[in-house]
Amino acid sequence: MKFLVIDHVSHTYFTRQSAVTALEDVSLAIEEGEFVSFLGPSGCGKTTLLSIIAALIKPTEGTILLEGNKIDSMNPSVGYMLQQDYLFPWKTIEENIFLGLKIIGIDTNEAKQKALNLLSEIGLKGVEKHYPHQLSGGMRQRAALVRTLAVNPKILLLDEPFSALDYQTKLKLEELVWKTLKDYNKTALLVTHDIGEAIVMSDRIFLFDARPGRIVHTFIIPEELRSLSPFAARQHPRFSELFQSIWKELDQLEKNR
Ligand SMILES: Nc1ncnc2c1ncn2[C@@H]1O[C@H](COP(=O)(O)OP(=O)(O)OP(=O)(O)O)[C@@H](O)[C@H]1O
Repeated sequence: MKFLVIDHVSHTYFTRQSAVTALEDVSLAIEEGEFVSFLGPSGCGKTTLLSIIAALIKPTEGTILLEGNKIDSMNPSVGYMLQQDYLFPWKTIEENIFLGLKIIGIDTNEAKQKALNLLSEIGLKGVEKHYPHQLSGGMRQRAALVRTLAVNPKILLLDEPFSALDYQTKLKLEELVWKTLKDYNKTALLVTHDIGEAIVMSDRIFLFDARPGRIVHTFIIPEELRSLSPFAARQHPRFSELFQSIWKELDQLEKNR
């Protein structure tokens, strides 16, 4: 059985004036532990698809199955991490993280200790009692990652989580997130505009076209890149080959609009 199945999903937004088909007949299946990315021109429905998987919106057509069960309401099995960290500014880092545990009713001492251990593993030991404004953007995103992972989701949805960071912090965080998700064998879906990031983080990349949003190509990342950490993968000759072919296809999609 496939871990996550997106089965003939279409979505149309109806407004007073118009109807916008954001997604048309999108189907794909993801294995447990796989890391996939969604790339495509602006408006191709990437965020809409993540919102459907998170059950924030209901698709006009189609279904999402996680381990064979239909996802149709918000569910702690699905963790969501966004461009902004959405930490509560009036709560400390550990209070923010524990709140997530409390909401789903698993704020046991054991779960709290695990979360604190994870915070320390990703280099945030000592900031437990700090408030978000006392941390850098990269540190806040790391805290947001811990909050997302603390509830032990089966799948993580990452919607441009590094795009608001400076380049160096972004590269470091890619490395850290990649390693943490591998260590915890988490399944992840990443939405990004960054071709390089998609190549070095993923096992597969789904390229979308817009109006309506649909998958036009699936790139399977070669094993020699997948076995390397993101930073090392960027130095590999296959990286630039793949970058160029994806770049050309994306450029063509933009020109055809
Ligand atoms: N709430 C909404 N009401 C009406 N139309 C919407 C709504 N949300 C998104 N859309 C439209 O649906 C289409 C897909 O939007 P979506 O945000 O999913 O694309 P995206 O690929 O994530 O875009 P970007 O890369 O710019 O973030 C766009 O044409 C957008 O204008």
